[in-house]
Amino acid sequence: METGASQNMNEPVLRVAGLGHAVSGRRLFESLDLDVRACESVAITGPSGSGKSTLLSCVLGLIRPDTGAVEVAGSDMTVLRGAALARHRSRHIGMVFQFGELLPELSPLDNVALAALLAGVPRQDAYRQASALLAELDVPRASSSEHMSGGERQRTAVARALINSPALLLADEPTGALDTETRDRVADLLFSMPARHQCGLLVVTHDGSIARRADRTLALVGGALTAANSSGTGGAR
Ligand SMILES: Nc1ncnc2c1ncn2[C@@H]1O[C@H](COP(=O)(O)OP(=O)(O)OP(=O)(O)O)[C@@H](O)[C@H]1O
Repeated sequence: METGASQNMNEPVLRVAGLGHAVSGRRLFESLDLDVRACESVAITGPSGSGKSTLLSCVLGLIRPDTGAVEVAGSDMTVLRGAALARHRSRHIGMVFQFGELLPELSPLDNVALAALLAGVPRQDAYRQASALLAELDVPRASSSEHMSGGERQRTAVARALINSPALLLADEPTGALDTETRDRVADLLFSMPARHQCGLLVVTHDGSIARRADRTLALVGGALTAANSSGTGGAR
């Protein structure tokens, strides 16, 4: 599998520069900067409504910010349009949501392979890669995803997010719906991914025990990111 992040390990896989954005007349971001490198994990915490999910939407290119640049794997998501934007997103970004958000009528294998098929991977390769990832992430075989446990769903969602070897893995409250034991297992897995798959990981979470696992923890307060832990490397870069 080609690894998107391996092209130049010194360049950030995500570079947000001078981001400014207002929603309903309220300024959410003011000259916000953030770099995430390959093999690095960054957690973002912050009060409810501070704009964490909106920031992820800007990174995904789903929201076009008022000002600033959002480079993912070298291309500015604020400049790309239409099919080119969708292609860049599907090739270079994997996303894990709070509840897994799988298609329940499909098997875990189909859910994961589908993401590769949609990115244009030939069927046999898509299923071979999906099967290998699900085995790596210890997801049991099942004919549908409907009755899987929360942890199994999230591990499947992580596999789906990784299937196209993204440069950048995003997760929005990935353990928010899990009990403590399952949360810890999913978090162990998620935070092992940057080293195992040479991607950058950006996690939004309210859970301090999850945030502390990241190489750097940043707080989004008043429209800017600041280092939120003593082991942080001093800000968003
Ligand atoms: N499409 C929209 N229209 C109007 N307001 C919006 C829209 N999207 C987000 N907002 C507002 O922007 C602010 C930031 O929302 P966002 O979901 O990014 O916050 P958050 O930090 O992720 O919050 P939480 O931790 O509660 O999930 C909130 O006040 C929200 O109501």
